[in-house]
Amino acid sequence: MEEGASSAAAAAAAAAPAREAKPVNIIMIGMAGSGKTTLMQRVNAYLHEQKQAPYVVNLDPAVAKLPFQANIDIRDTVDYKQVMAEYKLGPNGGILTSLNLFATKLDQVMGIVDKRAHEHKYFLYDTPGQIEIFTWSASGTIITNTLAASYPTVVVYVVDTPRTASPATFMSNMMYACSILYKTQLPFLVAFNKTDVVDDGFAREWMADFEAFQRALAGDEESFMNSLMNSMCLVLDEFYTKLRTVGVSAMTGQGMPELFEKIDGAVAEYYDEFLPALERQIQHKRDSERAQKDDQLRRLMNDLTVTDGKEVNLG
Ligand SMILES: Nc1nc2c(ncn2[C@@H]2O[C@H](COP(=O)(O)OP(=O)(O)OP(=O)(O)O)[C@@H](O)[C@H]2O)c(=O)[nH]1
Repeated sequence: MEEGASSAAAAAAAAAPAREAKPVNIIMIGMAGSGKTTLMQRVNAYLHEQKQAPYVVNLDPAVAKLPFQANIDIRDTVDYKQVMAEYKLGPNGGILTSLNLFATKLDQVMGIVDKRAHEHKYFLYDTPGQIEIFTWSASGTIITNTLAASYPTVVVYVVDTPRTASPATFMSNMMYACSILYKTQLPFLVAFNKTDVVDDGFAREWMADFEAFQRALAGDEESFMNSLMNSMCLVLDEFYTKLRTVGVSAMTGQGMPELFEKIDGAVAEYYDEFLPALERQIQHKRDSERAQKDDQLRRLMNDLTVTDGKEVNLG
């Protein structure tokens, strides 16, 4: 029995494509102005230099001008301004509806991704600056879940380092990062961007030592916000211990090799933790559906009283 199971597992492992053969999806998420698009451009250029041209997907319907050539561009499928006019929506409603319309064509996108999967090691996805539209919408969830079900997928959360140098904005940004991590459950990496302007050393220190963060807070005047943050930093301490971070500059290209080292670590987490958990979830769903069907069948059989093998009493 055991031998049979292990040979079946070995056969399954042999049939599954090797980890290295599968491309990696990198989804850039971040607050407006954090530098997602510039970082996409930098990563794109870096990968070209490494002779690993990525496949680039733009999921921001409202971006006016892209500094790189996108292989798939949401703007080719939906006209954001027309959507706003047609459905009488404001800018955010327009982006959300455009994303919803795009999600209805996701099977076609996945068809293209599958076709290109053997040609590119990395697939890069730029998302709208209105972060909540992507992270908390049904269409954003459908897109990330669909990508993650097929290929290793990593979320890169881009932070505007100079704008998070005050304890209050740092804490807000980290709480947002934490909520996205727990929402998507995907391997996650925080990229402290714009390190050409402000080094991310302060952030690393605050994450490693909450007393250092509390000392920084103590410099600010006493307020309800400060005491709230004092308690919150203890909560986030657990989140920081598991968090991958890297300092980068999309402007100068500083930190690109380190970014990809961390992405490799996140991909390993995808295979070692995310995928087995996903498979367990799928198995659990199948088991409970089967149990439900068996239960319904048992009830039906109980209701059908068969007498002497011929007559069926439905009463
Ligand atoms: N100094 C510096 N500026 C940067 C860096 N990355 C981006 N910027 C600047 O930050 C601004 C915003 O960059 P974008 O790439 O448009 O940011 P975004 O997150 O895509 O913005 P949205 O599309 O509005 O969400 C631009 O003026 C960029 O030139 C960086 O590493 N260093």
